[in-house]
Amino acid sequence: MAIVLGDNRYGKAENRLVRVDRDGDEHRITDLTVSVSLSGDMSDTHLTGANDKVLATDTQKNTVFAFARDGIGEIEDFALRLARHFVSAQGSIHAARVGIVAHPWERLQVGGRPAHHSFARSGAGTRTTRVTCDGERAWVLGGVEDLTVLNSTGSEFWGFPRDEYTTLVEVKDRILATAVSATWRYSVEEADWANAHETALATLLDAFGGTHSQSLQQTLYAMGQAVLEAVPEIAEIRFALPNKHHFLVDLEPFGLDNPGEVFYAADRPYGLIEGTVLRDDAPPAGPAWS
Ligand SMILES: O=c1[nH]c(=O)c2[nH]c(=O)[nH]c2[nH]1
Repeated sequence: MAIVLGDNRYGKAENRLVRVDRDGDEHRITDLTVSVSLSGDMSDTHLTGANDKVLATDTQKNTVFAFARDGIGEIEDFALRLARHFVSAQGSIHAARVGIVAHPWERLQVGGRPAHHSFARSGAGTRTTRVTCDGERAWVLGGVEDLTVLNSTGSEFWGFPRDEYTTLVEVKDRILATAVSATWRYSVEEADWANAHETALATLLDAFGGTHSQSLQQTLYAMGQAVLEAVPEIAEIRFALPNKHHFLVDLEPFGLDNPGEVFYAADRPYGLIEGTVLRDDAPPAGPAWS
């Protein structure tokens, strides 16, 4: 029996980068968490302690900030620039993965007018990307995280099997709430990323609000189908949807009825609905997808 080194990668995770763009008095904030992960010919550092093939994670961090000096632009483009740089920085690096989470800031209203340089963190989900580059080609993922949405009606859940452990009551009207995590893969290396993201997000929200739902699974499929129909560059979309249960509170002990108005918002446990929707002619997924 021999013991060998398996898959490995390394990098600087969660570099917190903020850039201020100034147009006179008018400022714009880009607030990112950037994670770099490199892989390649890294046997020596694990097996012999020789570090001559290791681009230090500290250097990777510095590179992220240095690249931001010239402007960031769309996060997909920034990730592509960084990934292409890292994969050509050292012969020992064969693949570079750059993941970015964009934290949204909303311009404040001050004195009834949009402020020039005051912002509030906005709670409407975060845009994400992950780019992998092998030196020849790049694979681009987009997505959204923590996009909390709720329908206060238009949701049913019934017709499920009952066994000796089933207590859940069938309902024809319930609250449906979730925090959408969606990751999609583009089939292109170049696109109008801002427009693709905006369209995907708007379409997804439209499908969430517009689907009369028999289950969160059905809503998942409706959202995925709508995004694929709206954005031709997206080949496949993957969702993780926690079912944020809202239970009707029993007010009878207090001599009160509850005609579907007072709910307990439970935070755990929660149903976790996961699924992928794709084109049947989708090109093969790249290395960052699995
Ligand atoms: O939309 C739902 N899907 C389920 O699979 C499920 N299971 C459950 O208890 N409630 C729900 N709701």
